[in-house]
Amino acid sequence: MDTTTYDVVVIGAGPVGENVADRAVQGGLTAAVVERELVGGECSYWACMPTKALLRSGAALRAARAVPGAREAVTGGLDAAAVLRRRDSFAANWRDDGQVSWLERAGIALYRGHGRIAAARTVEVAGEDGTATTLTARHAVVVATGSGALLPDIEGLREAAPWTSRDAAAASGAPGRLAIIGGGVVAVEMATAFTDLGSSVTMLARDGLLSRAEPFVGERVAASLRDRGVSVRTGTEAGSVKRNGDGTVSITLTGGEQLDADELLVAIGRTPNTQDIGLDALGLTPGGWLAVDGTMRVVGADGAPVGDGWLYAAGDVNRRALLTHQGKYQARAAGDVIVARAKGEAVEAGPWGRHAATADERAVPQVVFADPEIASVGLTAAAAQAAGLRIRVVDYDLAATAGSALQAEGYQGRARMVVDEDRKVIVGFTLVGPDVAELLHAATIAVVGEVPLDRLWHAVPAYPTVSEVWLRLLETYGR
Ligand SMILES: Cc1cc2nc3c(=O)[nH]c(=O)nc-3n(C[C@H](O)[C@H](O)[C@H](O)COP(=O)(O)OP(=O)(O)OC[C@H]3O[C@@H](n4cnc5c(N)ncnc54)[C@H](O)[C@@H]3O)c2cc1C
Ligand SMILES: NC(=O)c1ccc[n+]([C@@H]2O[C@H](COP(=O)([O-])OP(=O)(O)OC[C@H]3O[C@@H](n4cnc5c(N)ncnc54)[C@H](O)[C@@H]3O)[C@@H](O)[C@H]2O)c1
Repeated sequence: MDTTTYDVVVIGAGPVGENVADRAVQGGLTAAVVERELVGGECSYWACMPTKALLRSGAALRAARAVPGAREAVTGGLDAAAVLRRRDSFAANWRDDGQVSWLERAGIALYRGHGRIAAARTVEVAGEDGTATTLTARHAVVVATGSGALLPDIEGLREAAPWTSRDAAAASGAPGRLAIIGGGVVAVEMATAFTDLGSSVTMLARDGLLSRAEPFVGERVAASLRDRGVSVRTGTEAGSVKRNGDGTVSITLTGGEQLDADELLVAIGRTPNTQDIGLDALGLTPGGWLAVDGTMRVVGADGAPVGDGWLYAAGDVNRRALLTHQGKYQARAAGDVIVARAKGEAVEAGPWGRHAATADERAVPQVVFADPEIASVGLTAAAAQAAGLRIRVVDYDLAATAGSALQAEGYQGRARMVVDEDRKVIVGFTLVGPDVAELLHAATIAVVGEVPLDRLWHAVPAYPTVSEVWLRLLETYGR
């Protein structure tokens, strides 16, 4: 058995693990990552990149069809085979050579195999070829093992081997009839993508669509999906599932009704990849999410860092925000704080300090690439109220901006700004409409910067753009 020592050992080389290691190396430390599948993680091969590639062609086609002059030039429908080929290239054909080269250039050592914490600062790597390697960390072990699809306890579901997001993202074709259990982000994006690709889609959304967003978001998306022929069944629950001899799936709803489909996608959330990484010996729960302090150090049930603070967790596995950009933000903070602690430098862990991931609590941006797009940051009105803030909500019809009329015929959309009345700053912002994704970062800067509304009047949106909605919201709020 080999024993090798690094300053930092990271378990999981997804986007988050790669970034922690990179920051550590840039700070002058040595780092190794352990990866059991593909370097690049879920995001690169089965999540963000392939799913957005599946969605983009349909969005581009809709955009062209919404503008006279361009519309007439569209003479056919979506070329599903070409979409899937483009998706394959965005998933790097499920090969990680490019990311492995990046690790080499970044000076990060790679160990392939399953990583497990064997003792304080010690990670054992079980290689697929039966080799075992022990890695010792001088300063920190970072768990960045991400998450996997959660399957609910529905009778017959596991035996029916349904699709999870992985299967949908990597699908070689579109099933004729696709049923989806779930109404969250994955369900909505995949309903959009597979409708574009030609499937007849039924959504079984127990709690409605995108229920954690502002209520008008789910309503707008449901209306749009229904317009495109999707059967959106909210308040509906699957009671049992059966895979039939001919490969089709029968879903019996709790009310007794039976639905048949050619494939079933389950998209009801995630479960952390912590089942078999040696947590029990540390007094932590295998299969549980890892709780962390503000600098991503894993804490036990008593709230104190595990051991003398050598164990960190970043990305999906700590459940702070299950998004690639937010996980990489945590990674930058964690990598930098590990370097600071190793060098005995000051730790800046206060709100908005360089070693704290404060935005996770107050300013998480997210874009749902559905039709229409949804872009949001910070608190919804309901969440702000629940947090005890005295708020005012200002809504504006995006179709009433000059830019939107130019953008597309029949443009429909809405924006909401949630203002903290005591501080006169924006704490939440939501947009729903065609092509609103790129409008989001202005809102993120306003929320993170806590820019006073008085000053925002001086941030003049260019005419004629959809971003004029900023001026309209301020005018509606009043000066
Ligand atoms: C369908 C879908 C679409 C998504 N789209 C977006 C999007 O558009 N934008 C966005 O911001 N987010 C998106 N997300 C979320 C995003 O994929 C995750 O937030 C992100 O991948 C988390 O990164 P991570 O590095 O924490 O974990 P992961 O990407 O899951 O990487 C973890 C890595 O650790 C490895 N690993 C696990 N256990 C071990 C072990 N014991 N030993 C060795 N290696 C191990 C895994 O093989 C994996 O490579 C999407 C998620 C899904 C499911
Ligand atoms: N564009 C993006 O940013 C993007 C895209 C896809 C996924 N993601 C991330 O991936 C994560 C996982 O997405 P997801 O859609 O799987 O989860 P989610 O948490 O977004 O939605 C889960 C949905 O399933 C429902 N649900 C939960 N348990 C259920 C049950 N037993 N039966 C029926 N319905 C049930 C919930 O009410 C909810 O509507 C999310 O946290 C999301 O942030 C992000």
